[in-house]
Amino acid sequence: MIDIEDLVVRRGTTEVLSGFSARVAPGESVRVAGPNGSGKSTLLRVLAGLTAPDSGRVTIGGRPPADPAVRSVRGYVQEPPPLYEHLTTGEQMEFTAGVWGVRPQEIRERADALGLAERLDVLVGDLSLGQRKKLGHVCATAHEPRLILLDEPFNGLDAAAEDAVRADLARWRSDGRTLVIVSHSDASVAGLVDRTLMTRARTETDA
Ligand SMILES: Nc1ncnc2c1ncn2[C@@H]1O[C@H](COP(=O)(O)OP(=O)(O)OP(=O)(O)O)[C@@H](O)[C@H]1O
Repeated sequence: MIDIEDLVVRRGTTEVLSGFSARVAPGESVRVAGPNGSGKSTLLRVLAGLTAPDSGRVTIGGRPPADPAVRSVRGYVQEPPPLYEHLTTGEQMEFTAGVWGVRPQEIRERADALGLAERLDVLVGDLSLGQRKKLGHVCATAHEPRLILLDEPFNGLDAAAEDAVRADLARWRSDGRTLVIVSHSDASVAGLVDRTLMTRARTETDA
């Protein structure tokens, strides 16, 4: 599903990823771990088609990540979640449902499971950080894509919401979806991943 060969990404004068290579098979679930600043989120942005590699080869199902054909098969649970501040929570769900061609009710049901039922009329800009995280999670995965990229999916969630997100991940995994999960916490993803890909801290000798 995912092929990464000798990926190099520079940010300013820093080489954040220096020759990162990995393969993820269809239906595999992998954790991405590594020190702060070692390029985990950057790697997800490359897979999401939002950051272009400086060199190397990255494909998803044989296509470049930015290929429009990849969009419908990929979901990206971003940190922080990209949401429309000036919409209400319910309107944000309806907007997302329209984009992906799913019924708003399907998004609302998943949001209810995360404890957002009481927040439908509240502006997204007035949600707490944890509530925004929950809304971002359901909106980014509304189309139940074959490949789901998640950046710290449990950060800032209460225990009940963490359980609900874990249940989503377990369901997607048993459905044979491919998961790439950036997570600092080994315990949070226990039983949900097949293996861990490590990003590497840069040292002075890399400079
Ligand atoms: N747009 C940008 N401009 C300049 N530097 C950037 C940019 N985005 C990321 N970086 C730098 O790239 C490096 C890697 O960042 P990234 O967020 O990918 O790391 P990470 O492994 O996800 O970190 P963390 O564990 O802290 O979330 C950091 O040093 C960061 O400051």
